[in-house]
Amino acid sequence: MSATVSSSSTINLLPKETMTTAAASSAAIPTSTRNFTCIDLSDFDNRRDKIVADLMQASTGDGFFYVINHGIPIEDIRSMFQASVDFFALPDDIKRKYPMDISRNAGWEKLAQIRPSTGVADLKESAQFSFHGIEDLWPTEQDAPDFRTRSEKFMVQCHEVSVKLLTCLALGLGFQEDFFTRCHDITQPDILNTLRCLHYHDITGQTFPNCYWRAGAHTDFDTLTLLFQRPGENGLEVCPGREASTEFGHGDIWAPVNPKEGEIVCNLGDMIMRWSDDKFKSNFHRVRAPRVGEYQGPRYSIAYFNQANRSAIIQGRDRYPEPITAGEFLLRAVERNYNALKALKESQTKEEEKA
Ligand SMILES: O=C(O)CCC(=O)C(=O)O
Ligand SMILES: [Fe+2]
Repeated sequence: MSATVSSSSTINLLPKETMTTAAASSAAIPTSTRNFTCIDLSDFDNRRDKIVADLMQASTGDGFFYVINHGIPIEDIRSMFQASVDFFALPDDIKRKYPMDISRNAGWEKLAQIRPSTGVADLKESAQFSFHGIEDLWPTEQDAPDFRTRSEKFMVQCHEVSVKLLTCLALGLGFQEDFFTRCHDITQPDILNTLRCLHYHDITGQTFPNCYWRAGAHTDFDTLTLLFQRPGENGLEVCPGREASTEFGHGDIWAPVNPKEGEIVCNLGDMIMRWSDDKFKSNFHRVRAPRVGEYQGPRYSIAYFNQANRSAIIQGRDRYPEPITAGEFLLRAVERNYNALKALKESQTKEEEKA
C-alpha cells in the first residue's frame, strides 16, 4: 500500500487503492444503538449463579458485554495506558528493534494488518506480548523504562478477571467449572494468551476513502477478549455478526460500543464459538476511522486475548465433534483469512481490468 508516515504522531496516507463494492457498502451502513449486558463481578463467590445467567444471555446474543467491579484498580489501567502511550511515542527505529514475529504472534507492527473485509492495512500500529518465549521482543528498560513490569502485572490482572469469566462460561455450557481455565493455563509454555497494545494515529483533518478503517471488520480467533479503551476515544462498533448477511460482516447494522472509563468490554471469539457448537457468538467488530468534524485525535486501546494453549483440544459436542488442537484451529483461521484476502485482491484486479 502507498502509505507515508510523518515523523510526528499524525499519519499521512496517500491512498491509491480502488474501493471495493463490499468495503464501500460496509462504510455506508448507518449505526444503531444496542444495549449491552453489564456483568457485575462483585461478590463473585456468592453471586456466581446470577453471573452465569447474565453471561449466558450476553454470550448467546450480542457476544459482547461490559464487565464492572472486576477488581483491576483504575490507577493500574491508567498506568498501563501511559506505558503504552510512552512506548508508541518512541521513534520507529527503536520500535523496529522488536518486530512482529508471526510464528510467536508477538512484537511491533505498523500499518501492516490487512483484513479480508477491507483489503487494505488497518490505520494503526500495535505491539503484542505473551507470557513465555519472547525475551528478545520485550522492550528493554533503557528503551521503555518500566514497560515490561507494568505489562506483566497487567497481564496477570487480566488473567485473574478472565479466570472468573471462563469459569462461569464453562458452567453455563454445562462443562466442569475448570474446563476452560485448564485450557488457558498461563504457567504452560504453549499458552497463546496475548496482550496487545494498540495505537490508532492522529488523523486530524484527513479524509480517507471508505475502505480505510482503524480496524477493519473481523471476529477474534480467540476464546475471550478483554478490551480497554479511554473515554472520548471511541470508534469501536459491533454487528450481530453471525446473523450477518455476508461472511465478513458487510451490509449489516453496526452499534457503537462506548464503555465508561474502567469498564472492560468483553467479546467472545471463534474458539469458544466452536466449543459451544455455535451457541455462543463470536461477532464481527471494527474500529471506524473518524471523519472531519468528529474527534480525529489518537485512540489507544489495550486488548487481552485469551487463546487456548496450543495443545488444548477444541471440540464441540454435536455440531463440531472433530477434535482439533488450538494450534491447528489457528492455522486454519489464518489460512481462511489468507484465502479470503487473495480472492478479494483477484476480484479487485478484475474490476480494474474492466475499468
Ligand atoms: O481497538 C479496538 O477497540 C479493537 C481492537 C480489536 O478488535 C482487535 O485488536 O482485535
Ligand atoms: Fe478484535
